[in-house]
Amino acid sequence: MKHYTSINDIENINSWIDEAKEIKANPLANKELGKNKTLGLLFFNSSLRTRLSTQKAALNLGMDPIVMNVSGDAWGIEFGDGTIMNGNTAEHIKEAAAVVSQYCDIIAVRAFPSLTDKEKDESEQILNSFVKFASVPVVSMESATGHPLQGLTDAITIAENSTKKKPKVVLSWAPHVKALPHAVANSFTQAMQKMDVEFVIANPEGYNLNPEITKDTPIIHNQEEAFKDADFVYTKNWSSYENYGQNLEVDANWTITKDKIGDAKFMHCLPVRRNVVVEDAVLDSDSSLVIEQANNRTYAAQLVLKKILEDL
Ligand SMILES: NCCC[C@H](NC(=O)CCC(=O)O)C(=O)O
Ligand SMILES: NC(=O)OP(=O)(O)O
Repeated sequence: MKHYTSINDIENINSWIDEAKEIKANPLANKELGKNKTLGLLFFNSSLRTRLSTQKAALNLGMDPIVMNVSGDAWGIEFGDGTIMNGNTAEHIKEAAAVVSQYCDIIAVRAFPSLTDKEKDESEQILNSFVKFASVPVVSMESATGHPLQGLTDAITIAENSTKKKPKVVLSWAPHVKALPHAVANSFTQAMQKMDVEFVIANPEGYNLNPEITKDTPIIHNQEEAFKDADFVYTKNWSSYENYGQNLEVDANWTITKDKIGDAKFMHCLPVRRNVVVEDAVLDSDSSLVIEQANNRTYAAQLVLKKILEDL
């Protein structure tokens, strides 16, 4: 594999899940594969899990990770083509990506959307510019429209915790104080569409995700109806896609409670706002898989890095 920027880069999710389980059972088995190879992690936004689990994955493979917070610490990067750079940006992505490629064998990038300009966000300017101007493979650590390391993690976690051949999985919108990206929900949706699960999305009117992502996945505007017989309830807030980046008024209460989910397993990518997105009683119960998901981030990242290293 050259780059990992989307769930679409997974050619066979079931074989990837099997391989991730093998890595989890024996994480240091490929300690020689990444020897003398450098992974550069570039963060345009905050992170706890991705920052640490991706470094941990690199270390497990014998790689040397180096990390940079781009926003604030690096020179402001210009992405425009042909721009007269007489403003605040000091260097162009053409040089920046080429220079980082001199130091790194793989570059991982986190770059969230603006949530103000749909067309610009969907162009994935930052991630795609790295793909275009870097001379080494690029991994998304959450971009404007996707979080494929998280989606892969979630697929692994569901496979590990499923007691049925075809479990029912619900992706449910939940409230938040801020306007958040669609990336996690998009990648989770794409991952579930590749798996043998009964998958439905529950969200209020006005919060339908990009139809090019949801395709024929059923979208239900009644949370109670969607949760019926659910085995997994994956929760995430996202801002409106139709009224791009807006937080709309919502009639019903969409916070996840123990009463609502019953015996279903609870999943969330974290960080999560307690008692806004989900009540304490769920997060603090045995039904919550959130810490196991965070653990699996390491093995998902390790699988992706392994596949790239094997093809270097
Ligand atoms: N990487 C996991 C989620 C990242 C981001 N969440 C956030 O920005 C939460 C911020 C807050 O709760 O203030 C998102 O939704 O895409
Ligand atoms: N789930 C996740 O990506 O967490 P971070 O934003 O902390 O990396």
